[in-house]
Order: sequence, then structure tokens, then C-alpha cells
Amino acid sequence: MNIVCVGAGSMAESMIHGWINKRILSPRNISVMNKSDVERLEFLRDEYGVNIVQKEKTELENADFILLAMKPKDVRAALGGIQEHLSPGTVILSVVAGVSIQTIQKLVGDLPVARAMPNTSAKIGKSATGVAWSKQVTLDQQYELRDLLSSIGSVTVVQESQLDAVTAVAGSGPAFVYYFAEAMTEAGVNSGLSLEDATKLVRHTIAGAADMLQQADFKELRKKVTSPNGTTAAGIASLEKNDFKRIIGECIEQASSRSQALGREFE
Ligand SMILES: NC(=O)C1=CN([C@@H]2O[C@H](COP(=O)(O)OP(=O)(O)OC[C@H]3O[C@@H](n4cnc5c(N)ncnc54)[C@H](O)[C@@H]3O)[C@@H](O)[C@H]2O)C=CC1
Ligand SMILES: O=C(O)[C@@H]1CCC=N1
Repeated sequence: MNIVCVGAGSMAESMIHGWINKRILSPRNISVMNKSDVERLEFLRDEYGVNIVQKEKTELENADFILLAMKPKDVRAALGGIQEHLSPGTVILSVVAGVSIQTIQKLVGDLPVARAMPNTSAKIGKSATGVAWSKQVTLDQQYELRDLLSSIGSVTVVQESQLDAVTAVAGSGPAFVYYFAEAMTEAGVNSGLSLEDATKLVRHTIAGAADMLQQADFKELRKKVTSPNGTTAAGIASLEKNDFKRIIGECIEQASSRSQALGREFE
């Protein structure tokens, strides 16, 4: 399987790292190109052993997959620059937020296109990625796509219309957890802990809880911590009084609407 990464920033690097680390691909089957930053390409070549796309761009013609990993504003120019080198049957795998499959097909023709939304935990192989694909993607290519994406974490196949919700819950989700961690730390300091101790306690509490979340139902886990009339019950009562679920609901709704709006802006 040959892959060309068009766009060689942090998301492309996370994926390259995952592919090589999990032995899904050998470095010699991966090529990279970007807009103009040759030093960046040389870094990726030296660090991972991947190829740099040459002036003739023949790597594109031989690609089974092309990873699109640039900012939405750069998609049009990037696809314009590679279009004449695309072969029928090459799958375009886009991780670009907000740009629809239909828009990509308008720019490249009737190629198979998959649209994925990973998150930054891809860097440590723990992304929660949602993916949707066009009808041109064959069954074999679907299996290959799952392999490619599972090297950076879990994969959930969804309808394209659900990708805005995926973006809110999983794409932006890590930032919401980090914000919760900031709030817990500040509250710990306000309750008398040193910043250093509060930071350490919050970091390990969330890491431990994240591991526990893999093993049981979320509500069951919460109930096990909550003794009748105890400290957790008092804290949860305060969250309920302040309508915590409504606040989180609105946060996800706003993020999802923004994802829809970004898509419309691009069209
Ligand atoms: N970082 C994140 O948390 C997530 C990012 N994404 C999406 O992934 C995409 C890439 O994000 P990052 O890797 O963080 O961006 P980045 O800014 O680190 O990298 C962008 C790359 O695109 C290249 N590029 C720009 N114009 C180009 C052109 N015309 N032709 C070829 N290459 C071109 C740049 O040279 C650079 O290598 C974005 O669309 C973003 O929405 C998706 C999910 C999560
Ligand atoms: O905030 C954003 O727009 C992007 C999409 C998902 C994570 N970061």
C-alpha cells in the first residue's frame, strides 16, 4: 500500500508515526509533500525514513491513498496542485475539518473519498476517530481505511451528516476535558491545596478515571463512588442544582453548530 501525505503538519506526523509504529506501513511506502517548507519534509524523512515527493510527483500516480492534511483554507490550492497526477481508484482520505466529501469530489472528480475526524490524542495512538466515506470506496478499501485509522486510536464509522457531532464530542472533546481539569485544579487550590499538589492530584484522578471508563458503564462507575449522604453525593447535588448536563449539552451543541457553519463557509 502506498500513501502520499499532502500537508505535512502535526496531524500528518501523528498518522505517519502510528502507521510505522504499528507496522501498518513501511516508511518506504509513505511520501510527504507540503506547500513550501522543505526543512519540515527533510525532518520527516530523517526522523521516520519516509520519502519526499519529487518534482515530477509520480508518487501521486502510484498512490493507493492520499492523505489530505492541511487547513480548510488551503484545500482548494492543494488539490489544484495535485489534480493532474491523480489516478482513478486512489482513495482521498481527508482529515480536514468542515470540508465535505461532495466539495472534495467537485475538485477532484469522482474518486473514492473518505472523511475522518481524529483528535490530538492521535499523537499517543489514542485518538477517538470518526469516519465516513463515499459510495465509491470499495469494501477492500474500507478495511484498509480502518487499518490506517486504527493505528492512531479507535475508529467509529458514521454517516457524513454525523461528523459535526463527532467533531464536537471527539475532535474538540479533549479540550473540554482539559478545561474541566483546569477548573478542578483551581478549585483544589481554592480549597487549600498547593498548585503543585492540586495539579498532580487532578492529573492522576483523571488518568485513573479514564482507565476505569474502559471497564464499566459510566453511571455504574459513578454510583460506586457515591456513598449515601457522603461527599460525592453532596458534590453531585451541586452539579445537578447548577444544571451541569444542560451546560455540557449546550457546549456540544455550540461546537457542532460551529462545525456545520465552517463547512458552509467553505462551500
Ligand atoms: N490538530 C488537530 O487537533 C486536528 C486537526 N484536524 C485537521 O487536520 C488538518 C491539518 O491540521 P494540522 O496538521 O494541525 O495543521 P498544520 O498547520 O500543522 O499543517 C498543515 C500542513 O499543510 C500544508 N499545506 C498548506 N497548503 C498546502 C498546499 N497548497 N499544498 C500542500 N500542502 C499544503 C502546510 O505546509 C503544512 O505542512 C486541519 O484541517 C485540521 O482541521 C482534524 C482533527 C484534529
Ligand atoms: O477547534 C477546531 O476547529 C478543530 C476541530 C476539532 C479540533 N480542533
